[in-house]
Amino acid sequence: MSLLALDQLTVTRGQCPVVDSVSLTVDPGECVGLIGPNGAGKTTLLRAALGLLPHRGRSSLATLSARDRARAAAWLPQSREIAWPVTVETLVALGRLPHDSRAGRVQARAVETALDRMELAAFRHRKATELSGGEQARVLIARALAQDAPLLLADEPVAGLDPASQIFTLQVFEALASEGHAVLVSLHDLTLAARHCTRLVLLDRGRVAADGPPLEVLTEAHLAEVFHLRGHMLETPHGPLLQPLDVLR
Ligand SMILES: Nc1ncnc2c1ncn2[C@@H]1O[C@H](COP(=O)(O)OP(=O)(O)OP(=O)(O)O)[C@@H](O)[C@H]1O
Repeated sequence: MSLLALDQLTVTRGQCPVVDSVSLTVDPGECVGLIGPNGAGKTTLLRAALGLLPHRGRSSLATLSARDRARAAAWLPQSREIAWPVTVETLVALGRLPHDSRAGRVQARAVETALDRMELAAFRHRKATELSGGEQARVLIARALAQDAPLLLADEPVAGLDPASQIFTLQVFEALASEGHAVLVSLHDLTLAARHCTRLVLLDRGRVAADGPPLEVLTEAHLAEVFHLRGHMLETPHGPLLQPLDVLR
């Protein structure tokens, strides 16, 4: 059964649809990359899918109560503000809030798994507000992982991370998918998207321009039409690699 189903999802800003009749499903085992140029509607789509924005059409998550939705999907927004000077361990444990607090051992195990997965054990007693921006990003990913929801929606989670941390984060998402969870993640790095996602959804001015296996979506025609970019996807022994060449005006 799909973990997310969008049917004709539409969000209008002023007179203008910025997400326009988007229909798609995300199934267990999928790591779906949501790609598109700045302003294509990626953030708006993710927030409307969660029911955080007024919309027309239907999202299977938007109709759930807040508690049920938090059990069905973890949300990693683009903004990464950490307001309180709590320890990393305490912050990650907040991911367990939607779950039954009486199940203490299950709660603790989920927090440990999330800390281990994001390689944060050494940081556990540090104040989250005193970490670097990239370290804070990893802590917030760990909090979302501790939620242990079947679906993770993540909005540009690797922005501001160093190259190794970007790859590491996407490997964690791939592993989640291979364990039967699903991930819908917006990304700007098309090489990372091609390498680590099982499927890409390309948004262009709010509409789905392509949806399929990465190399079928990242064609030269789509790079030109949607990203205004001349470039090639090269197939290397290490996987696909985007070679951007020029901006098309
Ligand atoms: N609060 C708002 N009021 C009016 N227009 C908005 C608002 N938020 C977003 N928009 C517009 O909606 C469109 C889609 O924005 P959105 O943030 O979803 O794009 P995006 O694909 O996530 O972009 P980026 O890659 O730059 O983060 C843009 O044209 C943006 O200007």
